[in-house]
Amino acid sequence: MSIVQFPKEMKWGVATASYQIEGAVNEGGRGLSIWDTFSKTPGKVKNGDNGDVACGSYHRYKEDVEMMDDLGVDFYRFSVAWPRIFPDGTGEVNQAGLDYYHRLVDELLEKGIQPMCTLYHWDLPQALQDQGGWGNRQTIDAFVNYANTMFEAFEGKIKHWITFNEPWCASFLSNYMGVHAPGNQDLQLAVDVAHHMNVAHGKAVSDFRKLGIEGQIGYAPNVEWNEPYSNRQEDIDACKRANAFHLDWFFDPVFKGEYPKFLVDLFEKNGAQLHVEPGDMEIISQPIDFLGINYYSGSVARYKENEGLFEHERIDTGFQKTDIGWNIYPEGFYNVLTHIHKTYGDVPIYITENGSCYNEEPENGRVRDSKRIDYLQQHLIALDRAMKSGVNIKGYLTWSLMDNFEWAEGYTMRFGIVHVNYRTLERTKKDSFYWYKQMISNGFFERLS
Ligand SMILES: CCOCCOc1ccc(-c2cn(C[C@@H]3NC[C@@H](O)[C@H]3O)nn2)cc1
Repeated sequence: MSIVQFPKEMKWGVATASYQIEGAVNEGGRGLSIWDTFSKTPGKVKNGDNGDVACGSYHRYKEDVEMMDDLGVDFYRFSVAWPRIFPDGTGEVNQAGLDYYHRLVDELLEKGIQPMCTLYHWDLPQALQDQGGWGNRQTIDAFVNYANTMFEAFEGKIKHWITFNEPWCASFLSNYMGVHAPGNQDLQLAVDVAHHMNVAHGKAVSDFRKLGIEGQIGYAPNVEWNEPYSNRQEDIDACKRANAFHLDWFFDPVFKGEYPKFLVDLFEKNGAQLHVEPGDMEIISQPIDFLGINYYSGSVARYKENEGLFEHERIDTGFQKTDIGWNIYPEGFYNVLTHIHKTYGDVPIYITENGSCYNEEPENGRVRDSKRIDYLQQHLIALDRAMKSGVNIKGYLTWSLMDNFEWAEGYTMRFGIVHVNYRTLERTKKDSFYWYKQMISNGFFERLS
């Protein structure tokens, strides 16, 4: 039996997001978001689920913080609902919205838990969407105004800020593939949205520096990792295109000040122009203090002529899968982390999301989610390997503290280490909660395999 031991400086945490857990969508002066609209559009979300109630965390935040205190985490990563702060996206600040997040943050700090605040986790005010949303370059300034309001309101309380969560999901999955809100299917729009989010990120970082806000700021792209099906050049090239779509398109502008030319050309070939204005790339590429990485899965990519934008297909090579159907691929976690380290340098990294979907229900008050424990073990082993290879990992936050609204999957897919009964909102700590608590306390775990 061998153990996996982490450095004593390693930080541990859990992550959630506003629309997925808060509920109380018509309380505290909150305005509508694009996810209120999308989730109530027939056919967009499984079972017609929406975030009206979710986990009830707007009212139950003290109970949630109690659970985190029991867990012994260093960080709680949550997101702020922009429509709670500016119901129409801009204009007069909604003090009740700020007050809610002060209550939450004060509760965390009282327990010695550091807040890690995501400013944009997809719930754009609907009023801004009505003016073109992220396809409208003016939304950049609205975001920066919102970000500066939060920086100043929480100065000294929040010292870890994330500008955008998973910009690939918020741009391409939402505006080219149409799977997430607002549900467009327009490549040009998606390319514009991604660029505007990148510029908004850069401007918020710039103002964070100018305001002299105490703390660190970064962003949290989602990364998947694909390996080529064979060493044929066509498969290697197909795999490169698939990886670049998630990685290079969002990492190169921030770390290199340019977009990957082969993807710019590919988008142009498919009718989408990159609209960069003078100064954009300089603003995007200013240094960040840390990089958040969200990793879940990966696959094997094979060239397939005329198959989609990148002419590739994912091959099922016998991976075990979680209940949402994603491959369990811990080697991909090691591969993507070492790739990022080799390609973009020694930037401090927090794993801001990693977790698995398993849908076990309580039996006699206990949730036996041994497969989630196994997923955690396998990915922490891969993380340990990456750290021993020199990747500068500062912390690991699992997705998620509790089961919650999983976007287009609604409440059918459970990622939490705490089970939520969506009828009663009762929380039940799963076996994985107790495993994670013990691992955090010990700073190591015994490998089961
Ligand atoms: C056209 C094919 O489309 C198939 C669906 O394509 C995707 C891709 C990626 C995801 C996805 C979901 N998550 C988990 C979230 N991360 C942030 C947090 O809010 C979690 O809920 N990460 N990526 C979903 C769907």
